[in-house]
Amino acid sequence: GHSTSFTQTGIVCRITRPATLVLNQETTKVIQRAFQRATYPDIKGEKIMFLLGKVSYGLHNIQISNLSIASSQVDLKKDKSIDIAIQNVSVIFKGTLQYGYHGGWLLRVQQSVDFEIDTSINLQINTRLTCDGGRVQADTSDCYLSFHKLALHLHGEKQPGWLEQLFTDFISFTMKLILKGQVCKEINVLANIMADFVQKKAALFLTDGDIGLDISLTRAPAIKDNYLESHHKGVLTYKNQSSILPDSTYNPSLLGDSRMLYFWFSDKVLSSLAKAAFLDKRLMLTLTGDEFKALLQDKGLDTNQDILREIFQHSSFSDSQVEVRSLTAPQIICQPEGTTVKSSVSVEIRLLHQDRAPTVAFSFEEDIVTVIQASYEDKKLILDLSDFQIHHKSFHSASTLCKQSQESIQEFLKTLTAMVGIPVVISWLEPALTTLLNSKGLDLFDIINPEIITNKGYLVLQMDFGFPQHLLEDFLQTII
Ligand SMILES: CCCCCCCC/C=C\CCCCCCCC(=O)O[C@H]1CC[C@@]2(C)C(=CC[C@H]3[C@@H]4CC[C@H]([C@H](C)CCCC(C)C)[C@@]4(C)CC[C@@H]32)C1
Ligand SMILES: CCc1cc(Oc2ccnc(N(Cc3cccc(OC(F)(F)C(F)F)c3)C[C@@H](O)C(F)(F)F)n2)ccc1Cl
Repeated sequence: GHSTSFTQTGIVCRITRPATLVLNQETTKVIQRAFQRATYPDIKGEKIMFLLGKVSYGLHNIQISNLSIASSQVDLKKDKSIDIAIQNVSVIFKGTLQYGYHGGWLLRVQQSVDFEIDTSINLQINTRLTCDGGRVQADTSDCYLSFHKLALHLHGEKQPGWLEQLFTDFISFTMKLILKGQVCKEINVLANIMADFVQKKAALFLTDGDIGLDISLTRAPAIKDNYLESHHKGVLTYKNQSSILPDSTYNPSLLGDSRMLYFWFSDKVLSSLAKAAFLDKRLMLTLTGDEFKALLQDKGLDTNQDILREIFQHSSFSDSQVEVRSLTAPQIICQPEGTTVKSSVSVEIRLLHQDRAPTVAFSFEEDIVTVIQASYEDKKLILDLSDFQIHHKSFHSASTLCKQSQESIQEFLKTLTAMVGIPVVISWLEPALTTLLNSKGLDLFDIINPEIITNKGYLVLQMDFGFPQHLLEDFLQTII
């Protein structure tokens, strides 16, 4: 049936509560960075003090000299925000305090002394995730600091009592305002750099050459009690042309919340990727005659049998080539049994000659349906064939195969396809896809017990993960 959303969703990413516990360990590093990046402007002022007359003071060159964070929690608030609570951020600020007062008879005192301000702060950041132009935006304006310590220490001799009073009454108030303003601003900046960084990395992940997936959001990320999830178009872009959006069949009950991370892919997205691979001439494979011969021997087929000798026109294998290619874009349909791939394939046997261009000795076409079960282990994609059907379509021979009947040739070709053709395509595709995914850095992630589950019309990747240190290092580099 028609989905309720305005724009169709091709891909959904769900991040569950268990994942936020892993990420929590890293939020403290981001908060620490926010404190370090914040700038602390001078605090200047003057007050009329009892008996002292007009007093002027200024805190200059305020810098962080020490920063530690005790603990933090991340909590998901349904239909609202990701609440991050951080306890006991203890920060020591250093700087120079200049103060002076104009005594009664032109007595001017001007002092300059180094100070330390020792603080202990709790932070509460309630991050709302919004969608702005198809990208995740983090709104952390709901940002509170509470101080349970703010003490001034002056270097050198005992400080004058009135200064202590001035600090307690006034300067500390200004200090709190500045800290809240500056630190919360930096947190918002960092949050949005992070969201942007993930969006960019994700787009790179799902692009290869002219083939890409448009992963813009179709709505704001949804935050529920046990998970947050983002909905993406999943539209194919090929040579910068976007294709149309397939009808979406997603609903939240299709995914669980026991694993840390879920990716839901409509099989229309997978079909469009197959179509792009076909248009990009990637779905072809050429074997040398010797490789082909070795494969036949591997499967225990007699390489001297008449039919082969006639097909190869009695020339030796090493002077030949076998080319396998897809005639149309393969159609991908996900079922509970596995991923069904429907394709029409042509196999061409070419003879190479010293003095002239290769000639096609033999060719045949077949409609092949395969059912594949995919898994990902030891950072490798594994494709297992669980069922197949071969419909012979036609064959063409350059020379007449006098001793063979049509049926015996058809039977031979079916056996050849089943025992050699399909396995060689799969054993070519596995490392090719693994290399592609690892070239995007998938192998850098610490993915734990990933599962690839297919069901009616969609494919789900579900997994746990160890925090991707490399991702955080990468990110923290971008925010020197
Ligand atoms: C079978 C063929 C299928 C087709 C091809 C498939 C290709 C893909 C295959 C597998 C995909 C695996 C990808 C790698 C998984 C790695 C695990 C992994 O590490 O995933 C985590 C990456 C970081 C993140 C995105 C995440 C969780 C939460 C996110 C955070 C929520 C709020 C954060 C905001 C910026 C607000 C910050 C607040 C501030 C700190 C005060 C936000 C969005 C930052 C990013 C994280 C999951
Ligand atoms: C590469 C994973 C992926 C990202 C997609 O697009 C986006 C775009 C923006 N944010 C997200 N989030 C999900 C997510 C989870 C895990 C990793 C990840 O990206 C990455 F970190 F691995 C990067 F390096 F590629 C992205 C985050 C989004 O769900 C949220 F949380 F912001 F709402 N996904 C779409 C499909 C796939 Cl397979």
